[in-house]
Amino acid sequence: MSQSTVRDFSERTGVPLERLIAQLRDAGLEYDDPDAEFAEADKSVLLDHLRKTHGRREDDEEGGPSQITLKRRSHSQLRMPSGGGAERRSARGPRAGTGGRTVNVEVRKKRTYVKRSVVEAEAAEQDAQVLERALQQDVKAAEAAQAAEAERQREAEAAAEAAREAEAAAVAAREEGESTSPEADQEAVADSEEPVTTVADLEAEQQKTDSEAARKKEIEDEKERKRLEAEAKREREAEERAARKAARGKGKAKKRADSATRQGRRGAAGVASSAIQQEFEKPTAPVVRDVQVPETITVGELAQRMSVKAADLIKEMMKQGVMATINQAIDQDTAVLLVEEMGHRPHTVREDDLEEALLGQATEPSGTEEPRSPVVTIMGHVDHGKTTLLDYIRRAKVAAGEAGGITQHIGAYRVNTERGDLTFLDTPGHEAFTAMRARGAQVTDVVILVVAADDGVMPQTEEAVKHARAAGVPIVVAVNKMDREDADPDRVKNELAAREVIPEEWGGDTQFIHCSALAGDGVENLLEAVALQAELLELKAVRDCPASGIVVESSLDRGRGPVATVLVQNGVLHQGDTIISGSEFGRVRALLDERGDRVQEAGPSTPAVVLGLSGLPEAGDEVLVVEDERKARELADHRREKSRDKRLQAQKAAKMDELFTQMGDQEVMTVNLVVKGDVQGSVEALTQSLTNLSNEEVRITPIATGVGAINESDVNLALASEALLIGFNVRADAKARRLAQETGVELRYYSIIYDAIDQLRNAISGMLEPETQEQIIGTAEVREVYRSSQLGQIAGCLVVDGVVRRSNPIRVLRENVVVFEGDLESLRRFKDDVKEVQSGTECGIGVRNYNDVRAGDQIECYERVTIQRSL
Ligand SMILES: Nc1nc2c(ncn2[C@@H]2O[C@H](COP(=O)(O)OP(=O)(O)OP(=O)(O)O)[C@@H](O)[C@H]2O)c(=O)[nH]1
Repeated sequence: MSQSTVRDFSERTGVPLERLIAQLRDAGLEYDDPDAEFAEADKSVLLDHLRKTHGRREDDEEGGPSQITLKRRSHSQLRMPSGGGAERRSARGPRAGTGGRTVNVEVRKKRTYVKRSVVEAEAAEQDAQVLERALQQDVKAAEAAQAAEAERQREAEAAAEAAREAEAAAVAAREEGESTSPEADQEAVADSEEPVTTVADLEAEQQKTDSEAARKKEIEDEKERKRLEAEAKREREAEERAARKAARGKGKAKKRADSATRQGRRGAAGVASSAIQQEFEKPTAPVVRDVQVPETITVGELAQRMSVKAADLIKEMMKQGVMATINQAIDQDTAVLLVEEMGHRPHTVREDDLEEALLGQATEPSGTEEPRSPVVTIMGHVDHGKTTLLDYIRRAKVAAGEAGGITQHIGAYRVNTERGDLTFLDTPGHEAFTAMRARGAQVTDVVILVVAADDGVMPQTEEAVKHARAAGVPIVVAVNKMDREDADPDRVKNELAAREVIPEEWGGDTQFIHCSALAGDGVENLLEAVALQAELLELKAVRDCPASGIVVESSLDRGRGPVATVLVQNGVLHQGDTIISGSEFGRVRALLDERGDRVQEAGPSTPAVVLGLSGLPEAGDEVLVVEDERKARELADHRREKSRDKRLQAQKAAKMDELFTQMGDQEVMTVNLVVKGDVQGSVEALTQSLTNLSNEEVRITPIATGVGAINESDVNLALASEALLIGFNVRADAKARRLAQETGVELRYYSIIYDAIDQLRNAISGMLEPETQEQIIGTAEVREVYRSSQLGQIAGCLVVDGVVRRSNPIRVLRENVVVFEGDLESLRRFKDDVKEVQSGTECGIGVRNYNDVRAGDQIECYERVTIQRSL
């Protein structure tokens, strides 16, 4: 038997070192140093000790039962609906005995309680048993080794004896003389070979020892398996104890115990998994993770990043009052809160950083800055002369070609003046274009605020001031229509000054230029003022960098595909460049200037029409030239996904919002819309304006919007959602027209935005509940009160105001407080019943069911009128 230390023995048997040393101590052996040699004799001593204690413990256990099993039964009844209509009825309200079916339910529970001392002792017992077995084997092996050694010695002695005898015989033979034959020699040799045979025996002996070792290994493997089984059993019992304590035999705890039992039952097959379980150490401190939180993230993705179950995260969200599903996208703020709440460290990631990483190039321009020309937006109220002014400036007929004389979409034009180039964004005046105008102001350096001198400050003028202020853009006021007789520039100044747009001559910082867009008077001064204002701003752009800009407008052209008007802000955009805009990308197939002429490049502050994008970007989207088309595609995909997430998030929010509103008010009516238009901006503006008509009673919901002619699928969509189909500057194709006629879908065409708004407003007004108002038609003062046996109480009155009619309801007022409300019984004038009595006339009034009219009271006669409300 090989020499081993106490530690080796502990590792080999799997019995914890401390327990082994304790057992040794109990057996009267002192082994404080675990690396001391574990003598064979001591093993025998320990084995004897364990045998004794084992017997004693068994004796102890005989004292009483080690476990008790309790069984419990409970009975209950379940009432089931019988099905069909009866099922629905009974589901609404419990109605005893209405055709339901009763099911008896019996629940049987069985619990086994194990004596605590037994459980605890069992663990020590297990170890003792393992030790006992190991020691037995060691002692046996040591005995076997001793026996083998003795045998070997005996055989070696016998062989030596035989050799000695053979030697003696040979010597005797040689002494006997020549009669020695070769056979005898051989025999002698053969005899002398006997020790060789002994070596072979030794080899066999060696083989025997080897097989013994293999057997021993087998035994050890078996021992290891049993040890693991014992561990699993111990663990299972510990879990069962915990389960009993914590969950009182219910739910999850039971499941865990069950699964532990299963594991235990798995036996040999379960050994590996049990071993894995054993090796797992429960972390002593919570694991705090660094979690990257992008601008939007789905619940599932966030849970994954925190390494928690999605269900747990959803639970946490519910606690915070946020209801969400696993695929729902949540915003960054909510995600950060949740990450913190769950004990991790959130790190917000800017979308730009992600994009830069995806693109492999900076999205912000960097390089030497050069002066650039200003971008000017003309703003103002409807019909104050914006288009006429721009028209005059670029000497082209923009106003004439437009339906209704209103500019319908943002156009961008570059104008050469004596004071250098100016880029004009032509923003429309109607309030419908608020959103676009807000965007216009974002890319704008200077705002020309057109105010008609004969009309003064109007709602859209005020709005324009707000937008310019919000964007931090300086204003130059064009006091227009100065050629008109009723022009009153001072009124404009006063009204604007009241809105904190103070003229320079009054000590402010805003230039007011008098002009007439129609005649062209003062326009030069206006341009000069704009150029001056721009100079003060010291506008700069980087030229030597990948081009970037903003989409001003986009539309779908039948022949040319998606067309986008882009205002270049930095760098130089070339034909052939690969660009990305929003979730669209592509190669610039052609670049056109504002006159429709092809150009090769467009530098900072230059508007250009771009052909070649994969789809329609939205007005206000950024455009960026990228070096690698593959990366552009990847980024476009990423953005599409993000915008989908955002849309879903918005939809979810809207749905919830709608749900709550509907819960609060069942009377809400919904008008669904499908809006198609010629350009993206108009569709957006029209949809927004129409949606803004919603109120508490009528909700306007755009189901779908898009650019292009109305097709069959639009009609189908409108049909399915009972929507009104609106075509703005577009018409339905033949198939769609036929389908709309067949299905009765309401199809309306508009080319002027406010026509669409007015019509819808009227339609909604029709949907509003009419309002009932009361109007007082006459008042009579009670002078004296008489009693008549025939008519009861009669009040002698003078009609002081209006007219008192017999058929109308009345109120009796005493010191201006209503004391009675009802009808007239009689209205008399000189004993004649009359229908009405005019002001200034005396009359006798009998009030039905009221006998307490007093002198000095007032009788008020009124009528109820129903008024149709409008928006
Ligand atoms: N007398 C006079 N009329 C003008 C002047 N400027 C514009 N108008 C007239 O005012 C009307 C409206 O002018 P537009 O240029 O279409 O006004 P707008 O602000 O562009 O209007 P929207 O496109 O609807 O926002 C037109 O009939 C013009 O002829 C001006 O200086 N003097």
